Amino acid sequence: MVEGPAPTSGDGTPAGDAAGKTEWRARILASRRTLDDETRSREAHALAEAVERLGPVGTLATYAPLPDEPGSGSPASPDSFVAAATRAARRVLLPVTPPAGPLSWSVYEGPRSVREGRFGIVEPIGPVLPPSELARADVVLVPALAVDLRGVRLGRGAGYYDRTLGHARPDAMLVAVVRDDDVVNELPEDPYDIRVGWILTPGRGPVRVPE
Ligand SMILES: Nc1nc2c(c(=O)[nH]1)N(C=O)[C@@H](CNc1ccc(C(=O)N[C@@H](CCC(=O)O)C(=O)O)cc1)CN2
Ligand SMILES: Nc1ncnc2c1ncn2[C@@H]1O[C@H](COP(=O)(O)OP(=O)(O)OP(=O)(O)O)[C@@H](O)[C@H]1O
Repeated sequence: MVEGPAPTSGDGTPAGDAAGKTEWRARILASRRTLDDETRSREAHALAEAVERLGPVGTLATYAPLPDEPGSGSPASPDSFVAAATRAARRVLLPVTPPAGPLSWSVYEGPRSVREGRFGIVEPIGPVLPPSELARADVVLVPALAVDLRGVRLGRGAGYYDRTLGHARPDAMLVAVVRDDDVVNELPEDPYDIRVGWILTPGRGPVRVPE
């Protein structure tokens, strides 16, 4: 488990940075940079298998992993994270990243029907669907730098998913996807943070967050 920064009193914490989210991000990103290719690819493989086992479901919203995110690998590869999602669900949604605000969505139709969108993230070239499309998802795979045992997740700090997850159905399975090392005891939590109910790691597969 990655050690967090020393706890603070919580007094005078700047808005959007409850008790040092910035330090947490730097720590996790530094630890991910030390990973060798073999570990990265073994973990991506384990995650893809776990994603496939989440099915069968109707609609699954996932993300196309960036190089420093768990599950990264060529999206064209049949054992990639996104390809695994297509084996778990009849319909796969990928986010389309706007300049700000909640994420839009688009249906993934295969590795030939994608382009690089904002931040170099792979997104489908088909019609862009509004943020409310997330209400059709049975399962939502959410990228995270870390997640704690209560389901509080730490993202990259742009607030996209905090503004997005409110569109999910209350009964949808919200799953933070992280490395086993990125599951920590307690992260700082802001009032607008939306907790996930599940944590998916390469080592443990999907684990329900304790109530
Ligand atoms: N794979 C993936 N897709 C995703 C997300 C994500 O975290 N991972 N998002 C989750 O919200 C949304 C996009 N948000 C993002 C926010 C910041 C950065 C990023 O790379 N930030 C850089 C600084 C970038 C810059 O300004 O150029 C950084 O963190 O170092 C990437 C995606 C939607 N799609
Ligand atoms: N529902 C919301 N409405 C308006 N602003 C929000 C909302 N949620 C988050 N924000 C803003 O987004 C910024 C980033 O939030 P936070 O640090 O929690 O991001 P994150 O969860 O790490 O990132 P992400 O959600 O993109 O993965 C905060 O400064 C906050 O002001």
